[in-house]
Amino acid sequence: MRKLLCYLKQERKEAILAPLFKLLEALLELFVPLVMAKIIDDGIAAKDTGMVLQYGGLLVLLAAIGLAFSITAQYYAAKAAVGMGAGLRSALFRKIESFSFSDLDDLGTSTLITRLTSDINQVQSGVNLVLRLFLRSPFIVFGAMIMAFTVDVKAALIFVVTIPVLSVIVFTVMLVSIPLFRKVQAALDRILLRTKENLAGARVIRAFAKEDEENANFANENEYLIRLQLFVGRISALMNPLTYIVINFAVLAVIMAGGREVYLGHLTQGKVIALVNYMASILVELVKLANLIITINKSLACAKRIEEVLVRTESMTEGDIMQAQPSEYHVEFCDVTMQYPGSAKPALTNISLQVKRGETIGIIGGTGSGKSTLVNLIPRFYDAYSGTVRVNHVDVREYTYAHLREQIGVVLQKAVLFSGTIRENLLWGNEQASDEELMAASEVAQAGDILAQKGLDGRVEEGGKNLSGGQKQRLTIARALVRNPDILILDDSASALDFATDAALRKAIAQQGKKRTVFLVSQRTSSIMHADRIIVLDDGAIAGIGTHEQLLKECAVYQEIYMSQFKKEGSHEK
Ligand SMILES: Nc1ncnc2c1ncn2[C@@H]1O[C@H](COP(=O)(O)OP(=O)(O)OP(=O)(O)O)[C@@H](O)[C@H]1O
Repeated sequence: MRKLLCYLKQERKEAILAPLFKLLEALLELFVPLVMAKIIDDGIAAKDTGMVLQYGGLLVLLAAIGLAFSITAQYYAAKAAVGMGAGLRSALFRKIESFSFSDLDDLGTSTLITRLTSDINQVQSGVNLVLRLFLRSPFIVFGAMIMAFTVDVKAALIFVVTIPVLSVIVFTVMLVSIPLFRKVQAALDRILLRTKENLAGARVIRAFAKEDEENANFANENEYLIRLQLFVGRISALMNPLTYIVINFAVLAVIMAGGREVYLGHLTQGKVIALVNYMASILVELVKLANLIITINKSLACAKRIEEVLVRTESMTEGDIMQAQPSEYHVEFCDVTMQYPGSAKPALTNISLQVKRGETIGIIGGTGSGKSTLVNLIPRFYDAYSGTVRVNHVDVREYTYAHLREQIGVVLQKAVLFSGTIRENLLWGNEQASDEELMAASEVAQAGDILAQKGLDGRVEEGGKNLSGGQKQRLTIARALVRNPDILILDDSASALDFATDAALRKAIAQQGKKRTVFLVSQRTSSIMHADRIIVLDDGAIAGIGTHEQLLKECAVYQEIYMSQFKKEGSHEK
C-alpha cells in the first residue's frame, strides 16, 4: 500500500487542498441550522421581514461560499486521483513491459489487463472519495453533536444515545455487505473473462456451432451475479428504513423534549428546528461514511492486486554486455535443460549444439517436442533451467536485452501485427529503414504482391484481421528481415504458405548477401531438408543431427516423419 501512496505524494498539493476545502464547506454547513433558528425565532416570531431577509441573505451567502468550496474540493480531489491513476497506470505498464515470457505466463494476460484498467479505476475513484469525505464526514458527525450541545444540553443528550445506535446499524450492514461485495466483484471477473474469451474465440464458437451452449453458460453466470447483487441490494436497502426509524424516533424525542423546554420557556422554536437539522445531517453523513468505508475496502482489494504486480521481482535480469567479438561458433547450446515453471517434466533435456556463422539449421520434430522452446532461448525469451546458451561465445544472460535482440530477427509461430499501416509495422524491424529497404525486405519475404496491392501505406486492422494467414506471415517475416539480423529465427512461420512460396522464400533468404545464421523450425521436411544441418527433436531431446541424407539413413525419428509426410503428399497428388 505504501508503494501506491508514493503515487499520491506526487499530487501532494491537491491531496492536501481537497480535504481542506471540504472541511471548510462542512464548517459552514454547521452554521446553517443556527441561522435558520435565528430566522424562526427573531424574524418569523417577531414578524420582522427585514430580519428574515437579512438572515435569508446570509443563508444564500453561506450556500454560495459552501458551493465554491465544494467545487474547489471536487476539482483538487479529481486532479489528485486522476494524477495518481495516471502515474500508477504508467508504472504498471512499464513493469508489465519489463516482464519476461515466464512472468507473463505465470501471471496471465487477462488479469494484467483487469489490473491495468478496472482495478486502477477503482483505486482512482476510491482516492477521489476518500479525499473528499475522510475529514468531512466525521467532522460533521461530531461537529453537529457539539453544536447540538451548544444549543441545548438536555436535548443534545438524545444525540448521545442516537448516534451510537445509528452507527451500529450502519456499520453492521456495512460489515455484512463487504464480503458480499467481494463475491460480486469475483462474479463480475468471471463474466468479464467469459466475455473476453467469447469475443476472442468468436469464429471458433461459430465454427463449432456452440452459440447456444455459450449463451446458456453466460446466462448462468449472469443469473448468479444478479442474485448476488439483489441480495446485497436488499441488505443495503435495510439500512434506510432502520436508520430512518431510529432517526424519526430521535426527532420525535427532540421535538417532545424541545417542545417541553419551549413550553417552559427554556428553549425557542428555532432552536428545536436547529436540533432536528443537526440530527438529519448526522444521519446523512453516517450513511456517506458507510459508503466511503465500502469503497475504501473495494479500492484496497484492487490496490493490493496492483501492488502485487508492481513489487514482483522479475524472474530474469539483464546483463550489461553490449557487443561481443564474432567467434567461431555463432550460437552454442551447452548442456541446456529447460523446464517451464509448474511443468511436471522438462521441455528440453541436455541439449548441446554448436552452430557456425552462416549455417542454416533446420529443426524438426513432432508437436510438443520442444522446437519453439529451443529457439526461444536464443533471444532469451526464457532462461534455461540449467546449462548455457551463448551468442558469439557470450552467455545470453550477460547481454543487455536490447543488444542481444537487435542481432536477432525472430518470426514467431503466431503472426502478430499491430493496427496501423504496413510501413509502421515493418519499421518495427528498424526505425531508420528507407522505403526501398522495406520493399527489398518484402520482396525477400515474398510479400511484394501485398505491397503492390496495398502499398506501404495500406492499413493493417486490429490484429491484422484484414489480411490472410499467409499474408500476415509474410509481413512478419519481412519485418524481421528489415532489421537485417545476424541471426534469423523462423519458428514455423511459413506454415500458411504454399510449397512454392515457401521454397521461394527459403531461396531468397539464402541468396541475400549477408552471412546470416538461420534457424528454420518446421513440421514439414520439405521446408528444412535443404538446411546445412537438421536437428531432430523427440520429446525434448536431440534424436539426430545431420543433413537430410544422413538423417534419412541414420535417424529413425526423421525417417518416420519423412515417410509419413512423403506418403501424405504422395496421396494428395494422386
Ligand atoms: N509457456 C509454457 N508454459 C508451460 N509449458 C509450455 C510452455 N510452452 C510450451 N510448453 C510445453 O513445453 C513442451 C514443448 O513445447 P514447444 O512449444 O517447444 O513444442 P514445439 O515442438 O514447438 O510444438 P509445436 O510444433 O506444436 O509448436 C510442450 O510439452 C508444451 O506443452
